[in-house]
Amino acid sequence: MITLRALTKRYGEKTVVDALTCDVEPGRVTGFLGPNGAGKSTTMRMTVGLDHPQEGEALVGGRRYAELRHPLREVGALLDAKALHPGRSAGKHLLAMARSNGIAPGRVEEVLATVGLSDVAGKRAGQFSLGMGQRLGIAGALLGDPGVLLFDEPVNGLDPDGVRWVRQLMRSLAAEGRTVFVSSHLMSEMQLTADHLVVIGKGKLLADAPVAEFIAGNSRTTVSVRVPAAAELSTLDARLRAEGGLTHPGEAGELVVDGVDVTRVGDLAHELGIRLHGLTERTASLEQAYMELTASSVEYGVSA
Ligand SMILES: Nc1ncnc2c1ncn2[C@@H]1O[C@H](COP(=O)(O)OP(=O)(O)OP(=O)(O)O)[C@@H](O)[C@H]1O
Repeated sequence: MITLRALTKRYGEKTVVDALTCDVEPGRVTGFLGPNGAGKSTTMRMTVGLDHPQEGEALVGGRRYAELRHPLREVGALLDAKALHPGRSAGKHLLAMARSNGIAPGRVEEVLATVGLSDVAGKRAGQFSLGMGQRLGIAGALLGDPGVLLFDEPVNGLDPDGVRWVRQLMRSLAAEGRTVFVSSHLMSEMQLTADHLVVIGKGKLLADAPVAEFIAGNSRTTVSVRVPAAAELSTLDARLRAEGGLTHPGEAGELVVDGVDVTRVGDLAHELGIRLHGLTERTASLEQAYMELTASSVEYGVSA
C-alpha cells in the first residue's frame, strides 16, 4: 500500500505537487494519469525517496522510504529506464543492485527470465534498444520481489507485443496481491490494464475512482439510432426532444441521442410504429472521460 498524505512539492514559486492525498491499494493496478507536467513523476520520485516534499508525506507500507530497512525488498520502481551504466552488462547491473541491497544473487537470473532478457544478460546496457532498456528497468524493479511497485511510463517505446507483455505483467503482479502504481499517457492501454485510477492536474487530485466509475462520472452514454425513412426519423427526433433528449445527426444518417436511455428510445420507436435499422448504446472511452476531466488542467496545451 502507498499512502500519500497532503504531499506537497514546490520548485521555487511553483507548486508541482499540491496537497496530494490518496491511498494506492494492494491487489489491483492503479493507473496514475495526468497531463504533461501534472506532477506524476515527482510524486513517484518522492515515494521512493529520490525527491523530498516540503510538506506532507509519502509512505510505503506505512513507513517513509528512508525508514525502510531493505528498500528494494519492499518497493521496486521503474522511473527512468535510461538511468543505466551504459558500459555495464544487464546481468552485472542487476548483480550490483542485488549485492548492495542484500538480495540473493540467484534472483538476477530469475528476473532476467521474467522480462525475457536471459539471452542478452552479457550484453552491455548501452547497446540495448529502448524496449530492452525498459525490460531491464522492470527487471530491476522486480529484483527484490517487493510488495509495492511503481512504473513510470513502462510501455514507452515498446512494440505492440511488448505493450501486451507489460499489461499482462502488471495484471499478474496485482493478482499476486501487490500494489501496482503505473503512469501512462496511453488511455486505451490504461483502460485495459488498470482497475483503479488516480488522476491529477497541476499537482492536485482530480479523481480517485475505479475505472468504470471514472468513465461513467466524467462522460455521457449516448444512444445511436438508425431510421431508414426520413419522415419517420423526424417524427422520432421530435418525440425524443419532447422527452427532454438532446439529439444531433451522427455518421451515416444516424441520429445521436443524449439524455434518453436505449430501452426508452426502442420503446418510443415501437409505440410510434417506426422501423429501426440500428439501435446502439455508445459508452464513452477512458480517453473521452479523461479529456473531459482534464481539459482545464492542461498546462502545455495549444489553445484553440
Ligand atoms: N528538478 C526540477 N526542478 C524544477 N522543476 C522541476 C523539476 N522536476 C520537475 N519539475 C517541474 O515539475 C512539474 C511536474 O513535473 P513531473 O515530471 O512530475 O510531471 P509529469 O506529470 O510526470 O509529466 P510528464 O507526463 O510530462 O512526464 C513540471 O512543471 C516540471 O517542469
